[in-house]
Amino acid sequence: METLHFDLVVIGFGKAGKTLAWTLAAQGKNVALIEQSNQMYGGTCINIGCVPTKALVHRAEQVADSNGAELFEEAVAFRGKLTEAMRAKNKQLLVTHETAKLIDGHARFVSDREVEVTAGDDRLRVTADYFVINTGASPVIPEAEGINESRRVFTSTELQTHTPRPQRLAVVGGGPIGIEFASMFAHFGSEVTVFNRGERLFGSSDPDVAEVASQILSDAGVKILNGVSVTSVEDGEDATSVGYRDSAGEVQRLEVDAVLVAAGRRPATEDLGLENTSVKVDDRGAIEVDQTLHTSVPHIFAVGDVNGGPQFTYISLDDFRIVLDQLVGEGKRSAQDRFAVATTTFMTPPLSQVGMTEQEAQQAGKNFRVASKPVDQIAAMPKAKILETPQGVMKFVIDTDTDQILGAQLLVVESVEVINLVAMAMRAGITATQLRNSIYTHPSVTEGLNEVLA
Ligand SMILES: Cc1cc2nc3c(=O)[nH]c(=O)nc-3n(C[C@H](O)[C@H](O)[C@H](O)COP(=O)(O)OP(=O)(O)OC[C@H]3O[C@@H](n4cnc5c(N)ncnc54)[C@H](O)[C@@H]3O)c2cc1C
Ligand SMILES: NC(=O)c1ccc[n+]([C@@H]2O[C@H](COP(=O)([O-])OP(=O)(O)OC[C@H]3O[C@@H](n4cnc5c(N)ncnc54)[C@H](O)[C@@H]3O)[C@@H](O)[C@H]2O)c1
Repeated sequence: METLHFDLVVIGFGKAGKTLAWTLAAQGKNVALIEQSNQMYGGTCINIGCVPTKALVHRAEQVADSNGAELFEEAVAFRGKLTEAMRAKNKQLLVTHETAKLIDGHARFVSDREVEVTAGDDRLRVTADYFVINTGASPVIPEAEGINESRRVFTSTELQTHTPRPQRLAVVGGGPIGIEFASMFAHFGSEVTVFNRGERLFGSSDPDVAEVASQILSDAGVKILNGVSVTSVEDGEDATSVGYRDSAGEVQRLEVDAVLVAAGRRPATEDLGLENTSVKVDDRGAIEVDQTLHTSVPHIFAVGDVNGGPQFTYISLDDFRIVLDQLVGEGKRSAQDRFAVATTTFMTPPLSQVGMTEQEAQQAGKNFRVASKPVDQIAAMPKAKILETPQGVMKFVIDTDTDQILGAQLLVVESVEVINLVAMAMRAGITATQLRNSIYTHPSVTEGLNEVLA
């Protein structure tokens, strides 16, 4: 069997790994990137995650009344073209470098120093000075009778290309994937029911913000069942019956055309051969890393979803920065120095959040004030009305001792952009008064800061 040696071998075409591979290749290092599927060049985000789903959300927001089913099919075609172009671009960004090699196949460690790559009957061994594991995560299928046998149970990957779109959709899980898909399919005209285990949705937001967000979902036609657990899934000829225990403990049933499983994603460490190495894996299947993303084997790093950190593309990108700094930089960056990392849940309008909630500020014993306003009452921000999305609320938690922003929950159109400004202000120590008194372009959603922070 042939054995090749590289300065660096990246396993998985994820955000951190690909960026590291082409950055180091541009510096003349011999780099190999191993990817098991040519439909995943560029990784989860561009093929089955952030990008294609946001393309669908965008199209869902254009739906007028009765044309949802038709527009869904067009949106799926649009999504397909977009991901195909991005896959090709990602491949090119790597192979354009003479010292970079893209290896198609499934990688398994045979020792701390050696990986075997399998593609059909072909086998190849690779050794490297450094390995970077960037294999991502895969959907968790919750335990429920019949769930693995059903023909109408889908993961987010499967449902985003499944046509025609389901008329009746059950969503199991109320996290970012569940909410995003529930909102999107409701806009495409599906009758959506969310099965949420928790007492309320949006558990990481304050109850007042969560209530507004839940109401917006309800107004879009999403039925929310809180405090329930799905116990069975049974296929009939034309529909599937979802059995669940309601909040009173009673077993109920609901007939649907499709079930989306959105109950979390588990780090992809199965079948990586880690049992042949000294790399430690925790009880959730995540690779254990330190703050500089070293595994328990010094020349092996783990980046992105597989290391058990927050599952976001921009965190994977930041993992890249840390490992690059370890390999060819000053070794100063670490996961510990991350501050004010924002998140967005892509419902319509999106809910973007950074820092502390009011509840968290209370628990931390801060002296603080709350500045909050429903979007339709923010007179100085006509943009939401122009975009015909006047729903939501903008809420800030401000330290009264320092005038620093402690946190923000922005449930407003275009909040995915504005939250980055707020997060930057928090990182740079810009005060609430400075943010309030800044000159912003008009009409923009950023202008909301002029009024809400008053
Ligand atoms: C539906 C959905 C929507 C999302 N939306 C957002 C969003 O809006 N914003 C956001 O920030 N995040 C979002 N995420 C999360 C985000 O996509 C991930 O956190 C991000 O892609 C991180 O990926 P990664 O770097 O860990 O690796 P990935 O991009 O997951 O790449 C891992 C790669 O490794 C390959 N691989 C696995 N095992 C092997 C092996 N043994 N050998 C060879 N190759 C292997 C896989 O095929 C895959 O291509 C979303 C996720 C999903 C599923
Ligand atoms: N906008 C974004 O940035 C974005 C979008 C999509 C996904 N992601 C990332 O992808 C990851 C996966 O997303 P997700 O929404 O699948 O996972 P999640 O872990 O965030 O949420 C899963 C939800 O399902 C619930 N759940 C689990 N088992 C259940 C069961 N048996 N019955 C009912 N509910 C159950 C959990 O309580 C939880 O609320 C997340 O960590 C997220 O960071 C990010």
